[in-house]
Amino acid sequence: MLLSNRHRTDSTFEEIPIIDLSAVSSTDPVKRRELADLIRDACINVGFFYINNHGIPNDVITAAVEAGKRFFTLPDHVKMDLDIHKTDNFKGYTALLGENTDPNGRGDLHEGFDIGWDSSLIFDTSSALLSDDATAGAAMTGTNVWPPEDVLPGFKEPVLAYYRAAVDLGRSLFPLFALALDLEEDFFKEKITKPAAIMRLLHYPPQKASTVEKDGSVIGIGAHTDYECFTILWQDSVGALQVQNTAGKWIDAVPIPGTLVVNLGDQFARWTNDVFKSTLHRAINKSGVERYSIPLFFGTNYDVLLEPIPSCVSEDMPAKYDVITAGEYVKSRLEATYSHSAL
Ligand SMILES: O=C(O)CCC(=O)C(=O)O
Ligand SMILES: [Fe+2]
Repeated sequence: MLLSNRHRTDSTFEEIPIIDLSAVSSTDPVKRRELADLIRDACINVGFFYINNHGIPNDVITAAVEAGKRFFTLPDHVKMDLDIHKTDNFKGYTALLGENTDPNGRGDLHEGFDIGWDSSLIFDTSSALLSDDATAGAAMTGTNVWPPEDVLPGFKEPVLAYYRAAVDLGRSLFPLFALALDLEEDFFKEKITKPAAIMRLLHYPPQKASTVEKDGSVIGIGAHTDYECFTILWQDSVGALQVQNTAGKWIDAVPIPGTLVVNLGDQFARWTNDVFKSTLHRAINKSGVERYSIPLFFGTNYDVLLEPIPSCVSEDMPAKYDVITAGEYVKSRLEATYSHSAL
């Protein structure tokens, strides 16, 4: 029987499950299966879950967040020197309203700073990111841009330390996603040797609830699905993220201390013929204070074909999507998002 038919619940979700990730590195097959089962249910029914005991040390997170906050206080002209439109690989700064994630919106009320896999970085061999051959045919890889060290000292190191930790965490989730799909644990191994992994430092200024009610076309980030396999999101304690359930109701992804949020993106939806949900979400900061978050979008190698997995297609549920490479898919989505503010 199809995976989705075995595990889909009858009613839509009202809350987002919390999954304890303590067993992520366990070699005990029973524990791995149990964890994969929890992940599978969340992927099929919600598309979002919190993870706790994820293994990224608090001080690594805090240092990256503090670095991000300092970045956003830089004068506009310094930030605009790093404008994302000046690079051809989606790296650097996005100003307020520079992005329009929801095509029905008029621009997103956040500013951001994007980094990714940089061939000049020396990653140790335990990391997914090796230093050589990183740019082969991939629009999302290539050199990162950084603010000058004398303008913002001590910025790059903590940001990269969190990046590496989050990439390693993401890499450790793939075998569990494979198990969840009734595949061999190493199904994704060769497909994530040179992953697209863009990380964003995001800053959402507050906006008045009354303004949003009058005109919802400018919010923190417009309703969208993510483009890659999955996203690992750190969010502060302010709260703004909302997730749409299948009844169309927006459910708050309330910040839970010590957790990260994982949500699936379109690469997994395409691969699984929508058995794994790439769920619509948005952020509106009505708190009255500044909000910060850090998503890391984990995709596969550029050339991997997003072909439907056998357990997810049948005569009743034929393949919905044209087969396309993971890289081409993400690139086309990024181009559309940023064309809104092309120079
Ligand atoms: O900031 C958040 O909570 C969500 C960000 C997000 O959805 C994204 O960058 O794709
Ligand atoms: Fe998103």
